[in-house]
Amino acid sequence: MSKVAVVTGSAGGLGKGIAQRLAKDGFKVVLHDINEDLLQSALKEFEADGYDVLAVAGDVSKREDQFNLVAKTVEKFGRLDVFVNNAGIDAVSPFMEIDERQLNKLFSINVNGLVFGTQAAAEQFIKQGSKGKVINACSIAGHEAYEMLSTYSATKHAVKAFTHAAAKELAKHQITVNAYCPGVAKTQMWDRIDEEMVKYDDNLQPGEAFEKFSSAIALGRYQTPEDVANLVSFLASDDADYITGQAILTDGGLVYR
Ligand SMILES: NC(=O)c1ccc[n+]([C@@H]2O[C@H](COP(=O)([O-])OP(=O)(O)OC[C@H]3O[C@@H](n4cnc5c(N)ncnc54)[C@H](O)[C@@H]3O)[C@@H](O)[C@H]2O)c1
Ligand SMILES: CC(=O)[C@H](C)O
Repeated sequence: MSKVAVVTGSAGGLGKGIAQRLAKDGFKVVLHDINEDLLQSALKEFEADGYDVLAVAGDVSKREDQFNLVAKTVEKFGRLDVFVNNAGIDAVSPFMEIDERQLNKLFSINVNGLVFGTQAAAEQFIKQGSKGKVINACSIAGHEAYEMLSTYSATKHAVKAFTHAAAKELAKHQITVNAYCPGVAKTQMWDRIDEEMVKYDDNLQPGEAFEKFSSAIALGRYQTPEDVANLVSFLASDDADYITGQAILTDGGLVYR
């Protein structure tokens, strides 16, 4: 029997790389994104590669969308085994310019979305009476806090806290909750961060904020979606059954904990 994995925010970036790897690992995969056009092209790609896949559009910050995502998954594939809370957004601004809108938007997607996704997945795991795995997108910014990325860093610290607390509460159901903490990957998220950081610093040319962050990586190169997917693949596997409540760094040597 094939296992079933949901990856939120998987029409592009790290989420797509994770979904591709889980499909290669033999999971039936549910793609999910708020961007419907991108989601449809990702779906076509996965189908062309011969994978058994479903696409569900939705907004992680809406609780009902997250429960609908799990319901659609079970309707199509009959079960759920792994839920990857990957979707997340960034914001760049000096601390003194953080406003209500930025705080509400980032927390509603990066934190509320992850809580609702975990609840929807856990409800299904308990109904099935099976073990289950929740895997959350944290970041180096969940271990450190970065200038110009205050709100983003705060949301990722909250991700780490919810990973710890949910792991403790859900362990009695054989549900594990862990997080992957990437470093610096060249996705659209970093394209946006670079563009914004450059606007705030006259000494930076386009691309230089990204270069500055990646130049500190001990292994000497920025991260690929495959690097991140390697860790998520392990966390989704039976080999990780005895690991829970961990926020594991995969950053090429940038933050040491
Ligand atoms: N790129 C990095 O260097 C990096 C580093 C550490 C952690 N992360 C984390 O990894 C995750 C993925 O990052 P990425 O770089 O691939 O980002 P990305 O912006 O490239 O892709 C994110 C995807 O999520 C989707 N999305 C955004 N809001 C959504 C919502 N409300 N509901 C559903 N889908 C939504 C987007 O449409 C997009 O397809 C994020 O949680 C991010 O914080 C990224
Ligand atoms: C985007 C991200 O989480 C780090 C700061 O690269």
